[in-house]
Amino acid sequence: MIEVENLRKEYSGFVAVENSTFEIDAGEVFGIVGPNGAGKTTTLKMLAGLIEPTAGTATVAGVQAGETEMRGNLGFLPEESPLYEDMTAISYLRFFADLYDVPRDVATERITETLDRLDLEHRNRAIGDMSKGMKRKVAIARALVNDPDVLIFDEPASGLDPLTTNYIIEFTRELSEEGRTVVFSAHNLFHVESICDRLVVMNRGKIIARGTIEGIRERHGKSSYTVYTDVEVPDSLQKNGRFVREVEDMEAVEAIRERAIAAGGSVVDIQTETPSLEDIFLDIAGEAEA
Ligand SMILES: Nc1ncnc2c1ncn2[C@@H]1O[C@H](COP(=O)(O)OP(=O)(O)OP(=O)(O)O)[C@@H](O)[C@H]1O
Repeated sequence: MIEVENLRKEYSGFVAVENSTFEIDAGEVFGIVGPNGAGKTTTLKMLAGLIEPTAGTATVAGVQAGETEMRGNLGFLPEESPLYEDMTAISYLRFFADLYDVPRDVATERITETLDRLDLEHRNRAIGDMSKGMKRKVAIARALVNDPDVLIFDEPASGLDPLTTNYIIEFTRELSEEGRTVVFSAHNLFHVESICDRLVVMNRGKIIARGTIEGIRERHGKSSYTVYTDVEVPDSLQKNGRFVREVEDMEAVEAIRERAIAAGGSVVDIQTETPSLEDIFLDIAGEAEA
């Protein structure tokens, strides 16, 4: 559905995105993850056709990013959405529906349904008087006024309270279950883990890891095992009357078990430690820096 090839963006000679290549399937939830300044927003804006790449291509459903034909089928949620503070949510969304030539009756139904699903209260209140979470919901509804197949969400839940965050993440999941393709950026890996099918990790403009969460875990986040024995085995440390050794795989655990038995003892406990996605992410970024 989305194809990105060798995408590059320079701002006055500063390379913000470099050599970026990935594909996103229809109906997929695809994450772009990375620390501040990694190039996430720049990538998303190129996908949405809002800025031109310096080199490379991005196509959405076979149409070059930025073409009018593609924009009609795309909803973009900017990281910070400037909303018209004096307008009510309803009038603001109607205004955007008009820009997309959505017939009035269709727009009214669509806007009401979306705001119901987002559980937005006080929809006739001026946007300027709304909370941050409510404003974010209005901005999300705006990205949906043209009923697009492709959604590009830049940090959809950034800076929101946990309840609103969960709400928005759940809603994003539902959008994909309806068959829409969702690309979103985040620096909070918890969100990514809970809804992304696949992701790329970016740092300083480059993709430094890619794949499914499980794949990334497998490649970069190996579990470690702490094995406790009641007899000394090679390289073990004595601790509280037991012997402790940390190893990286199950074969090594088995080797310790055999050594313990040969020494007339046994393995008395094994603790498995699985790194969090946050740990893995820090590791990958550290490796890339090195
Ligand atoms: N219009 C611009 N002119 C010059 N440099 C820019 C411009 N926009 C972004 N940059 C720079 O490009 C790099 C990537 O920025 P970008 O906003 O894409 O990162 P990001 O991963 O979205 O970061 P954040 O999480 O902070 O939003 C940063 O170093 C940023 O300062």
